[in-house]
Amino acid sequence: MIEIKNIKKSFNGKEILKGINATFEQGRTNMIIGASGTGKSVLLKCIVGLIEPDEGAVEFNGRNFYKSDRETKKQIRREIGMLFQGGALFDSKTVAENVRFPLDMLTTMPLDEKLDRVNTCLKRVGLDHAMERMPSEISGGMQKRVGIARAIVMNSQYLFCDEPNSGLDPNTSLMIDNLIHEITHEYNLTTIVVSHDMNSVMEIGEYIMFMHEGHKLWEGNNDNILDADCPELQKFLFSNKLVRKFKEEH
Ligand SMILES: Nc1ncnc2c1ncn2[C@@H]1O[C@H](COP(=O)(O)OP(=O)(O)OP(=O)(O)O)[C@@H](O)[C@H]1O
Repeated sequence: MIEIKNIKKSFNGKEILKGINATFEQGRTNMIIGASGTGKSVLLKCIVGLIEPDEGAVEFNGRNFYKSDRETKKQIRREIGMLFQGGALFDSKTVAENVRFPLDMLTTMPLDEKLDRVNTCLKRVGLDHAMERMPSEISGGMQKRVGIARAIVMNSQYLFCDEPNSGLDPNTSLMIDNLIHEITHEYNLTTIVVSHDMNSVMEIGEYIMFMHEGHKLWEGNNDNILDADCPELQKFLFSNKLVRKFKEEH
């Protein structure tokens, strides 16, 4: 579980995050949604420790990250898996080497154990046949799957995904969403997905937090979001034609 308490962050005197509180439960696909420029990525960076908030706390199963000593911070970082927007694979490394990278950097695991873990994770995302391929030789969806395998290779407890569907067609997006969702449940991860994609939100959003201009305006799930009593959220949702149609039909 991750709890964030009163997170505030300003850049050059402009307040971007205005005191955000939320609880992201374990074994659940948690989503942060909202319009462009509303602070979703900054919040995610504050949670993963890439940007230090001006105020507030981020607690990983009760461990306050920014108040922790170096060792505890290092330990928490090891428990974090991150799927970056563009996949962020190393072009000069094979698929297997990309997935192995965190093990090489952060552990002293014997080579055969590393290879074993790489194999297990690639198998889990359905890419054990592509171990020796280069990122440029595989599709965007496959690259995202490699990113997911790399994000879980350290036996991560926390999985963060920044716009996992960017640049993917609807079918591939759905496959990536379902994979993230299944892995979250299978490994009992605390997963946080930042997304614009209403299909994803409706498909996998077990907890949804809606941000608007640096505030959390609403929280709920994919069962109750369409009936949310929040005008800004309604406006955000119903700018999407498919959502409008869905609402009309139900
Ligand atoms: N390092 C930074 N320095 C200054 N301003 C920043 C920095 N990072 C983000 N911002 C500003 O913070 C605001 C929120 O940005 P953020 O990237 O969090 O939005 P977002 O909700 O993730 O948008 P999008 O959906 O388009 O990615 C923007 O106005 C952005 O310019």
